[in-house]
Amino acid sequence: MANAEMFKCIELPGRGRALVTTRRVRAGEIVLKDSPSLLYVVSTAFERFCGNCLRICPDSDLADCGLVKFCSAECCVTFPKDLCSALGQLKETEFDSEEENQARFLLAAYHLQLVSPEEFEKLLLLEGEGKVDDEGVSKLHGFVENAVKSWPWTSQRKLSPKLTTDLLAKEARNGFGLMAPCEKIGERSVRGYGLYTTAAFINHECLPNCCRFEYVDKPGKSNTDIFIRAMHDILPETEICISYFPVNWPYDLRQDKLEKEYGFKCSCERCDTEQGWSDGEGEEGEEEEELQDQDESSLEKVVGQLQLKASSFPNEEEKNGEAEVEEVYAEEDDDFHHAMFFVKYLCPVDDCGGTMAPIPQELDLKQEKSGDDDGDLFLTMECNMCGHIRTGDEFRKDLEENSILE
Ligand SMILES: C[S@@+](CC[C@H](N)C(=O)[O-])C[C@H]1O[C@@H](n2cnc3c(N)ncnc32)[C@H](O)[C@@H]1O
Repeated sequence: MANAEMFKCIELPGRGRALVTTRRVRAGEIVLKDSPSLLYVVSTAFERFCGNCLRICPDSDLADCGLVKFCSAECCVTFPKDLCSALGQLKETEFDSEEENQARFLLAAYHLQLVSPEEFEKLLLLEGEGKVDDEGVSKLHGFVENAVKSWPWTSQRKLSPKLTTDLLAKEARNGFGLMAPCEKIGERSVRGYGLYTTAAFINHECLPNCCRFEYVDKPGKSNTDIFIRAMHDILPETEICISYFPVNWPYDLRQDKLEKEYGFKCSCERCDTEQGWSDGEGEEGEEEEELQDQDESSLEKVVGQLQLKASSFPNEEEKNGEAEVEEVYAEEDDDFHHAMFFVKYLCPVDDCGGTMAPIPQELDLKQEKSGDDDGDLFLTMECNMCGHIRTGDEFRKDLEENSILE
């Protein structure tokens, strides 16, 4: 864990454990750098990405088990042989891709118990508890039990249906999907999942103050570390939050995901505001795709409202910095505040849906030298999905062209 002094982990009513700042955090600061306790490549991607580090590996052969590929001799040597042979037994099953992913995760988790009991104990502290009578889980547990028979088990190691269900529940609530930033939006897909035992304490917000970056294809070690970066200045004693999905998802889709997968009903300020917009759509059982269709209309509504209000937005004196801008829209209603969030932090690249955060402080120093003194409104921003960089000057021009700044 990096920057541990920047936050503490506390229990918050109705939210469980949470990370809270212990000092003022500057826009773009890396609040947390976390390394995975375990990683696994997904069933749909194992032929393209390294089973050990998730980097692209176009030309190498599949390992003996036929279910993992490696990008380098080093990754091949590092990957545990007993895990590889257990994975090979997946070929004898008729699992669908989701079941196969769960099996890949379970094998990685039980293997962690063998090689690093302390890290495994940290996984057990994460939120999530499974139901033992789930039929799908007994099928998976049966497979795992058989696949790991030859591993060097001792009496201290646990392997049980209850542990299997708990592990699956913890993975569902806490796993982070890893995909490298990709310029071709359509080509971006999850390569694998990782469990990060500190980042797992970060709660969700629909208008978050931080977002997550990863650079899986970067050279060197630690390429699967994740970085939680502050999108704007954060005051001390403030909860650090990320969005568990793209911030432009509409109300119904967000509610559905949070309730079904994370077990809570979100009643944040943004949800309160947007609740009235859904016009009764999003009944239970509605397909995710239909819910996604509302995305455009909700966002258009927000940006439309922003343009309507632009006439009352900063005058000449007010456009000189973030503090003044915040003051102006504090007087406006919630819709306007939310609209401004999207203008500032939603990636402007078509169909990207990524979140923008200022590039970390050391890079921003360059900007200071270039004389940009408009607070964090005009910092250089990086998108966490496509990697798009938006300079302060580009943003200023956009605002002016859209009559948001005169
Ligand atoms: C990744 S964990 C976050 C840490 C968790 N609070 C804990 O105690 O371990 C995700 C879980 O945190 C809780 N959670 C996250 N965001 C929340 C929110 N905005 N309101 C209430 N509960 C939330 C939910 O129970 C969710 O399943």
